[in-house]
Amino acid sequence: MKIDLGHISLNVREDGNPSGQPVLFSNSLGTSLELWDKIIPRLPSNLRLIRYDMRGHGGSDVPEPPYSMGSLIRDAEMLLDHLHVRDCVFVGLSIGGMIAQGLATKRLDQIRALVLSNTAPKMGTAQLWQDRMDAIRTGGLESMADAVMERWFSRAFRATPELAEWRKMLTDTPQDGYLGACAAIAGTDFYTQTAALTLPTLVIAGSDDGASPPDLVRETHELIKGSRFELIRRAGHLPCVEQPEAFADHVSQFLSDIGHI
Ligand SMILES: O=C(O)CC1=CCC(=O)O1
Repeated sequence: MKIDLGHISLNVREDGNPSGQPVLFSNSLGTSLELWDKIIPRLPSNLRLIRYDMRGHGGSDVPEPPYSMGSLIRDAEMLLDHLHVRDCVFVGLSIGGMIAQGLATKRLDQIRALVLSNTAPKMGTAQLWQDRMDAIRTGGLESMADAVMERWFSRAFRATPELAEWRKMLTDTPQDGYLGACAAIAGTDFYTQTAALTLPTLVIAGSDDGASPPDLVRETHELIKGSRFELIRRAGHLPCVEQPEAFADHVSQFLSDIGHI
């Protein structure tokens, strides 16, 4: 369903119990809300499970790049206000996890707890993102798709037929949307804000992650007082795709421990 927030329309899907405890999912660069397809059916069905396509991705509007991290956070904030959601658990992967950190800093009334998967307060350098944007403007997303798959998935997963689906998800991403999100990551350093967070937080890393390696993700955990850390083995940047059982089990256990289910 497309929801018009005034400044932008976002593609949103809800599963589970509409009056249950809310959980919001935010996707990573070059993916869409289908990123969570294997997780949704593995979570308790009494939850209200809300997922959306980040601007420039999936079925959401594609404003002209560049995007700021502030605009991505505002999209999530306005979506939650539109849906009358407070006290949700925000599950964000990679850039989705940066949005989660930013929204928890800005609107604590909306966020009860965080699940930060394969993310950090700062990812890469401004130069790295500039180089990536330049390469895409020259050769398109197709030209770097194989390199991205190496960061997203373990060697074993890359040998399966399923890889083609995820590669297509990346290359189907609107180029402007991808470039816009790269610019948002390039300009983000939430180190100070994230270090001040005190809400319950589960941090998840993938053992074979080539985009946000386990040591970087562990630093995010060490930054957030009282947070929990889980390393999912035989998984790259998208453990919710490669090891959905383990991912959903960790999230369910966390939700249970904080009394959200
Ligand atoms: O490098 C990648 O493609 C993975 C990635 C970095 C930020 C994000 O959201 O995904």
